[in-house]
Amino acid sequence: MLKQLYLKYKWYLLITVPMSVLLGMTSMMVVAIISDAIGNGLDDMSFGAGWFFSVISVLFVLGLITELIRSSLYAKVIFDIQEVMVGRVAATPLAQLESLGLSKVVATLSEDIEKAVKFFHVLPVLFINIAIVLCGLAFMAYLSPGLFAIVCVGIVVIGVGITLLVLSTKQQRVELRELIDTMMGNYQCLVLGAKEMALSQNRRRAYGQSVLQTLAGMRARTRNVLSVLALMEQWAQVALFVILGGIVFFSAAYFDLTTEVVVAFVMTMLFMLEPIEIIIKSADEIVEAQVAFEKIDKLNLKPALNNPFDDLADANIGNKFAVDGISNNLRGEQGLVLNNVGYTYSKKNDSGEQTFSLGPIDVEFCPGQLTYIIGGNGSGKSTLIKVLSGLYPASSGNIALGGVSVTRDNIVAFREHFALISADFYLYEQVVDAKGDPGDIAFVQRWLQRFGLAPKIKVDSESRLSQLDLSQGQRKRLALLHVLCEDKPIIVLDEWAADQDPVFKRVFYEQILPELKAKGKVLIVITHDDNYFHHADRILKCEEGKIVSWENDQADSHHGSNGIAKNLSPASSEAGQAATVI
Ligand SMILES: Nc1ncnc2c1ncn2[C@@H]1O[C@H](COP(=O)(O)OP(=O)(O)OP(=O)(O)O)[C@@H](O)[C@H]1O
Repeated sequence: MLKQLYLKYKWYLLITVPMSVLLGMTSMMVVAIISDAIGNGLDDMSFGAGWFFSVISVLFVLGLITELIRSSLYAKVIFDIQEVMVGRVAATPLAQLESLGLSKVVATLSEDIEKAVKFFHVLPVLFINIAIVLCGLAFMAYLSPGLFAIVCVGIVVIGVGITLLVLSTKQQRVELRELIDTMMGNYQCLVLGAKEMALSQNRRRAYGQSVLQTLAGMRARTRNVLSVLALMEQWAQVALFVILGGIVFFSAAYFDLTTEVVVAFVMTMLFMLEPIEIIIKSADEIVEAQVAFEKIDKLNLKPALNNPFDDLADANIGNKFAVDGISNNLRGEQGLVLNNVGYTYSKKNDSGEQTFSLGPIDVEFCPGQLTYIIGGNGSGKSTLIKVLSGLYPASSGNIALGGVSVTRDNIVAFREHFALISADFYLYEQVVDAKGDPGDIAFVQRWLQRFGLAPKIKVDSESRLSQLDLSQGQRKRLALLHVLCEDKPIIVLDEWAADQDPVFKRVFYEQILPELKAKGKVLIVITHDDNYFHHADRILKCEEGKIVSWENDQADSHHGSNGIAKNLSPASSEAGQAATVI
């Protein structure tokens, strides 16, 4: 990213180099004129006054131009870097984001970006002040090459000392940065775990201990870094005064210099004190920015696409799935086919083994078919639906839709065919239709009515819902409203009905799902509601990441021909429904 930003703004940075040299030279001219005027006697104060004020004016103009370039660069970079980072997070696969965790991503988006941007703010300042110091040294070389050589040695020693001290803080900064991630996790826990903590003082104490431990670690490292910086600043300052004292008290004895030359040396040295101090501070900020850039790199986010917020607009992404026409049903007879599909989480346990593997899975989902996926906790149901919908890229096998195989090039268009309500769904305020336009208000109101939410929630002219602070069951109804309005051909619901009351559960299984089925949707529903199993056309059971045969007394006579899934014919489904009603 640093390279990308550098290439984009290299002219801004490069122009500050000649500007810095000009500024440095002009500043030195001011010192030279003053020391010359003093050397020529203070009786005639008019000496060089014209020159002095002309040079000051040039200094003002140059300084202003440089500052304007610097602030303009900073204003551009600070927002560009955020755009790049948001684009990179958006381009990073879901599985990678999940394994990084929210706290790490948020810490990088807030903490690292701010520090990384400083690099571009500090770099021009560093150039300018290095230029001033170099011009000061050049002026010293002109005044007395011998004394200049000694001052140079002193400044090199100071420079090496500063560099070593500043670099010695890097490890502490890296550790501090890791603790910031932990602290972000603590903040997350503070808000999301507020209920549990309010009900348990033990939990609250344990949380407090963990926070205090993290803060103690942060405090210790911050103190160490600041101590080294204080040592560095003090040492540099004293070393500079030692050089200054050496010039004043010993130079005349060893170098046969006139008072004017010594005065000019001292003035130049005094003039260089502030730039040197700024260089020291910049070195500190550059190391901090380096740690931030390294942390950003460590997340290994994918490079942002050309159009980070519209993957389909990216020229590299083939559009074999005709996304424009997906609004209602899948074309042709072939549905969603999984052939020998497998997926393995990259996370490993303590003994170095993979935590969970799905597959191989062979199954087909057809338009107008209602499939239930059942299975115990941790059996792989949610993983399966993430793989079949393209959210996790299959590690092996082939997925095809309407006869077209899913590849890296067309996976974005493939995913557009799915509407999913997962266990940890995010509820958006605006309801949109198949084209991404605000949903039809009459449609939204009709469904709010049907979901029993009409009195509570209003819809504005842009189809925005007036409130989302609702019970979990009500929020899920709103999520379903989004899915219905989007009108995608494949609908995947992960234990949607688990939070619904018995009355609405019945509405869902006996009215809404059949309506969607009649519209020709591919319906994939994860459920544990065995009271409604007879409504399914087919039931797939997950066990340890595989689809296994499903046995149930109630429907033993309906075994699927492949022995894997049970296919319930419409007739048997109706019979089952009747039995449930009775
Ligand atoms: N983000 C993840 N990283 C690594 N492993 C994971 C991750 N999510 C799930 N797993 C592993 O995959 C297994 C299956 O999880 P999955 O969520 O698919 O189960 P499930 O059948 O949906 O369970 P439940 O009924 O409890 O929702 C888990 O036992 C876990 O070991």
